[in-house]
Amino acid sequence: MKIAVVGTGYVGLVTGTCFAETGNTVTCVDIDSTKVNKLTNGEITIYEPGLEKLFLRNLKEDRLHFTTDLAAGIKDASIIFLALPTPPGEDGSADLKYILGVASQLGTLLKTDDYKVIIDKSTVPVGTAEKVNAAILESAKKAGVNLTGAFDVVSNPEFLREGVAVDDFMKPDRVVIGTSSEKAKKLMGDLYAPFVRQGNPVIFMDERSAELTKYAANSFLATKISFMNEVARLCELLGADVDMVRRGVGSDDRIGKRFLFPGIGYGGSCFPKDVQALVKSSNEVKYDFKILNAVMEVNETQKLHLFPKIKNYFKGDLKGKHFALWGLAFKPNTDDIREAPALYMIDALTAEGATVTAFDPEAMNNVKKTIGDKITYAENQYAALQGADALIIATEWNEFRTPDFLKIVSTLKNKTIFDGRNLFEVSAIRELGFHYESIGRAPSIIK
Ligand SMILES: NC(=O)c1ccc[n+]([C@@H]2O[C@H](COP(=O)([O-])OP(=O)(O)OC[C@H]3O[C@@H](n4cnc5c(N)ncnc54)[C@H](O)[C@@H]3O)[C@@H](O)[C@H]2O)c1
Ligand SMILES: O=c1ccn([C@@H]2O[C@H](COP(=O)(O)OP(=O)(O)O[C@H]3O[C@H](CO)[C@@H](O)[C@H](O)[C@H]3O)[C@@H](O)[C@H]2O)c(=O)[nH]1
Repeated sequence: MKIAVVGTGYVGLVTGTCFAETGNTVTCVDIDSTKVNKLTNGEITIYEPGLEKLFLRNLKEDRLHFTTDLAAGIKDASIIFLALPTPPGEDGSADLKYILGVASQLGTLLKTDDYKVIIDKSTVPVGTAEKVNAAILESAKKAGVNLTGAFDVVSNPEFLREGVAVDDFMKPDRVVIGTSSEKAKKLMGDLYAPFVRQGNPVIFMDERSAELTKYAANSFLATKISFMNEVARLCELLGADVDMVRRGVGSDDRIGKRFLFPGIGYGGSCFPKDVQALVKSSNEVKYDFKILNAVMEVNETQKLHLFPKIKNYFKGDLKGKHFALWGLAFKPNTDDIREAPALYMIDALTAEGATVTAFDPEAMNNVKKTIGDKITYAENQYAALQGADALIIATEWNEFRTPDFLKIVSTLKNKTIFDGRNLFEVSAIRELGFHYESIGRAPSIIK
């Protein structure tokens, strides 16, 4: 099949590459000409394990193309994915200006005798498929063309996680397709056939249900995390160990082991904005989604849960203190720093007069572009420790899990670690003589 993907950011690039990998011819369109030039010349624009190999192979085999020209990009395609940003607007609801802007452009480009399926791949509020449909018809009408029947708009939300995006896309737990058109249903079923394994279904439904499925899934996962973060806080107050509680609770199949890890809050480009957008959508229909308001409130405070512990340890005065920070990305295996808890930690520390030297295996360039010399950057995790009064861990990169503790001891000024991701066994690290504080684990509380 010939496919166009409009928006070549995270989701667009993974979507385009994976569809090319299954033998389709894909043209990715983006307004960012620097990005398009880089991609055309074989330079990948995001760090995502496993993606570069597929990207280069499909580029070389001429199945994957990039352009800034929307008209040229969609010309031969029977399927057009919209993988455009849906950032929070001023009031927190999803801003549809990118999606509806491109929809209006499509209205002037589609032809009455060349049926195409337009797919909302972006995370969009309930009713967006109808709005996209209306925007296309409206702009065509202005140009004197009646496009009724010449296209269908389908909701096909994306569930990939950054860091494991290729696997998530190639072997999805499920594919959700929202459409009331039989023609579109057939095309979408064929398109996804190579990706679904036995037992991992393509679930067809109406457009509105598909749109809500995406928000409900993200919000449920965020709820799990905020719930466990509250359990962790309670563990600290009651002298229990959240690692034990997590294992005990997660062994129940009805609950499941995954997404129960407490930490310094959820971040990234999806959970914070999507939970907020669902609350806004609920408010618009006068529904007060109480649980989600609490989920957001817990997450806001959790991002700085380590901070009072750090301040207490230094007797309330952080002025002139210097900290090593391991991890800047919002989670491991990505260079994405959108809503990264580490950035909130940096703000809190520097506001109190402390200085920070950070190391992250992939995300330092993105942080440099955002906050520049507000902090200093180290060449490796051990260099970051030089002259620091304590080490703070904000992201659970694998290389931080089994560090050379002797090197840490010989480089840090004090044997003090504040761990926002519970990387180390409490008893083992205390045996090494560290003052160690983490999230919700009793031995760090009961002295
Ligand atoms: N990042 C994820 O892990 C993830 C996972 C699932 C769903 N989503 C959803 O997918 C959507 C896209 O997310 P993303 O992270 O890929 O965004 P992104 O910001 O990484 O990429 C968006 C791209 O769209 C381009 N763009 C903007 N306006 C354009 C236009 N008029 N024409 C062509 N290109 C244009 C931008 O230049 C950018 O390259 C969002 O709705 C997001 O919520 C993201
Ligand atoms: O037990 C856990 C699991 C995750 N997190 C945090 O939650 C955030 C999000 O993690 P994750 O879901 O792995 O990353 P994303 O790439 O943001 O993926 C989420 O958001 C995407 C965009 O909508 C969806 O497609 C995915 O299904 C959904 O998992 C990160 O800050 C994690 O540190 C925790 O604190 N504890």
